[in-house]
Amino acid sequence: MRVLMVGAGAVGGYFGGRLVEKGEDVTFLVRKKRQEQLEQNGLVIKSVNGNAELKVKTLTAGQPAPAFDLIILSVKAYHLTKTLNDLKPYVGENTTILPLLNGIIHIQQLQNEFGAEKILGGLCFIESTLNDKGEIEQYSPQHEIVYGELNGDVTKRILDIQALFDGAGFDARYSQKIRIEMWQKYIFISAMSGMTCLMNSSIGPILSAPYGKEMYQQLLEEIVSVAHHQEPEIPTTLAGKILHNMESLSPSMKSSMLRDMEKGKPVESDHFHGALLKMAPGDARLPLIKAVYSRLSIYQQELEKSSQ
Ligand SMILES: NC(=O)C1=CN([C@@H]2O[C@H](COP(=O)(O)OP(=O)(O)OC[C@H]3O[C@@H](n4cnc5c(N)ncnc54)[C@H](OP(=O)(O)O)[C@@H]3O)[C@@H](O)[C@H]2O)C=CC1
Ligand SMILES: CC(C)(CO)C(=O)C(=O)O
Repeated sequence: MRVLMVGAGAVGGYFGGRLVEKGEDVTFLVRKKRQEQLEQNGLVIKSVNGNAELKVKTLTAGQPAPAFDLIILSVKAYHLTKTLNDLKPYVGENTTILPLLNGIIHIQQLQNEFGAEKILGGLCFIESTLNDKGEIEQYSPQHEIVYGELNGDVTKRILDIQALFDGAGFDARYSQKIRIEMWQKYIFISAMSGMTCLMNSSIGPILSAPYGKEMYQQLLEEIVSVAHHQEPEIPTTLAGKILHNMESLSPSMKSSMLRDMEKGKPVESDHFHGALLKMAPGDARLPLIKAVYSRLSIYQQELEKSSQ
């Protein structure tokens, strides 16, 4: 199967790199600077699951190549619209597109752009980032991709992707409830990125701070109420379960959004918290989602001013 990994960052570089290690036919669609870095240094993974230095195939937008069988999307949401234009030449009649972005609203955007039949649901769990040398650093051992047809069918292409991921050195599974699992991940990450960015801290100190756990629970409850409004299968009791799971994670765990803030990079606040506020029922108050969104909007404005 010919695979195009779009983006060679923390997520795409990691999972794409593991597929290359397995010997799969993977090309990375990257921008010029990243292409030069990959040509000079290779794709470097520094990971609790094992390091790697790999020679990889790259393409930049506009370079000719036949359509790919599978395109895996791993760009940040704020780059998605531009990326979709770059992608068009590589999408053929039989191409399948698997997005690994956090959030939910990109699914509709992808379906509108390429046709609903081409789009799978997908998500990933990994705590990774790109360092200033362009190396991928992975901090905690979890590395999992979950994917599936949005209608729940187990089709031939799902089984082909299962074979592709099998033995690649990370966990992968298909889900017949991928839309619900995407919502669950969206709830988890909106709360975690919201709290870690608002408090400028990893999760341990937040959960043990005065009122920290209480605020975390309240934010989760607001997010779950919006999710339930959109997707009634999301149980209203989910907030407590997610908070309970948070307590079993490493206290040093940070969201990728906080790591991006620490590096002075843009954040996906419109895609996460802004989207939740737009999807909420008109009479919902949601003070904590609004606090998070305001904090992140101020950060974004400061970033834009400092780059002028
Ligand atoms: N990092 C993590 O721990 C996790 C992240 N996620 C989600 O995964 C998604 C990707 O995040 P992450 O990998 O961290 O992001 P990164 O910023 O590390 O990587 C994204 C990459 O996309 C590249 N890119 C942007 N536009 C284009 C384009 N037009 N063509 C080719 N490449 C492009 C960027 O390249 P350039 O170098 O040129 O800017 C960048 O290297 C996000 O939605 C995030 O929320 C999900 C789970 C965990
Ligand atoms: C919390 C984590 C690391 C889990 O995959 C994540 O999705 C993110 O920080 O973007």
